[in-house]
Amino acid sequence: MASRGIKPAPATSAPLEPGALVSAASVPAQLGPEHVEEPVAYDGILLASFGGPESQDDVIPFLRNVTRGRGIPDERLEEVAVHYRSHGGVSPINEQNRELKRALEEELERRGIDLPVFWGNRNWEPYMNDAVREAGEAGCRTLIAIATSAYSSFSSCRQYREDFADALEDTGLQGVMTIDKVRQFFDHPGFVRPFIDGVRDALLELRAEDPTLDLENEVEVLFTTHSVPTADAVRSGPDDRDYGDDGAYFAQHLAVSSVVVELALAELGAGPESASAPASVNWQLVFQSRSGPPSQPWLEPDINDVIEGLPALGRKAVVVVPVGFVSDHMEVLWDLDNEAKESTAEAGLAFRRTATPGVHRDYVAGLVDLVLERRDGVPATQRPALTSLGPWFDVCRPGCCANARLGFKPAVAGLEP
Ligand SMILES: CC1=C(CCC(=O)O)c2cc3nc(cc4[nH]c(cc5[nH]c(cc1n2)c(C)c5CCC(=O)O)c(CCC(=O)O)c4C)C(CCC(=O)O)=C3C
Ligand SMILES: [Fe+2]
Repeated sequence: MASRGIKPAPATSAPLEPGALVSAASVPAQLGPEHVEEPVAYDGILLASFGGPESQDDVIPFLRNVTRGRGIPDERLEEVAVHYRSHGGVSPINEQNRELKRALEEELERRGIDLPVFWGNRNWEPYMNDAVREAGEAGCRTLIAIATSAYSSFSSCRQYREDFADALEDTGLQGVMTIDKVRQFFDHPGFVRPFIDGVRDALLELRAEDPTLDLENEVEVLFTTHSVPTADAVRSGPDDRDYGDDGAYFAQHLAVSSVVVELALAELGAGPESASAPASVNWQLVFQSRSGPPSQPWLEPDINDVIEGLPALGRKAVVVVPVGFVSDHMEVLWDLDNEAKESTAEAGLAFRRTATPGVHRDYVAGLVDLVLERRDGVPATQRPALTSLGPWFDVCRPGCCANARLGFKPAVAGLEP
């Protein structure tokens, strides 16, 4: 596989070859017919998200909702409450989801597709139960869900499937309504495009700011995502497949990061400043927003620890790419624009944080494409995917996205273990 211009940092040992561009002509052997479900005549879209507080009074009740039964230490809750309090008690995530819902509705209308969108959250109003009840009252019986989370893990996949099962039970719609879920879209071109643009433009901007900056040797591109307990990370893929020692969650992020570097460099090389385009750039995958007790291992290294060590490697600038996040929610604003930026200033480095997908038109169009490929049962070979790990499964395979501590609750849209 071609990996021209890629120089992965030693800290990230790749258990697989990331970054392969998948075309219909080179579908990986692992892609069997089990990846794709039959066509379904959906009658509504369920936009599923995390939810966040909208006032100071909401902060603690919201955090109690998030951490119910999770053993998150009280000090951590106090610490996280401060992040929200400093923003007036308002998480940006709800407004971002209102915008995303509007953007989806506009894109559907533009294409002449008549599917209503219902929005529900796991941890705050509007709750999942309300959205599912509303869909039922509107006469919908077959929903396709889009969760605002691109990768495979308990928090970003299975927990939503459990939320849907709970909501069907709570609303009395079990057996009356079906909820399917679009595939994990970590390597869908619509999701990846904003990160490619971000890396390409950040390198150009750093160079414009300091023409003496050596992009090949003096810049570190840090792809960052939410840390999760390593016990969950290793169980993030299906039981019968091997995604390497750190599991599918890690492998997916590594593969996407690799392809972002590859395509950003290729675009620089083809652009107006191609003569001075770097042939390679230093990059690595890092983690943020760890919680849980210190005794419990979570994915590492932490972004701030990595930044601290960069001056000793001769780096003068950092490009932070929030590759694990779909929008600029609190964990991006606080942990990156605040904390990581401060670590960078302390280390005396220039700092750029690239954009999240948000309501980027390619991302929104991609989400609609994901709904349509399910509705129409598009074959795996015709589904866009930028890494050799995808296109991901329509229906979660046995064991997928397990929570090592909580075990399995009933869930929809998957084959049970
Ligand atoms: C993988 C992952 C994503 C997906 C990435 C994505 O798709 O975005 C995600 C998203 C989010 N996480 C969020 C907030 C929180 N997550 C917490 C806790 C935790 N997250 C975890 C993982 C993830 N979380 C885990 C393993 C925990 C430990 C407890 C548990 O197993 O649940 C806590 C409790 C306090 C703390 O421990 O920090 C809070 C407040 C918000 C809202 C931000 C806003 O309000 O703008 C969003 C979108
Ligand atoms: Fe979280």
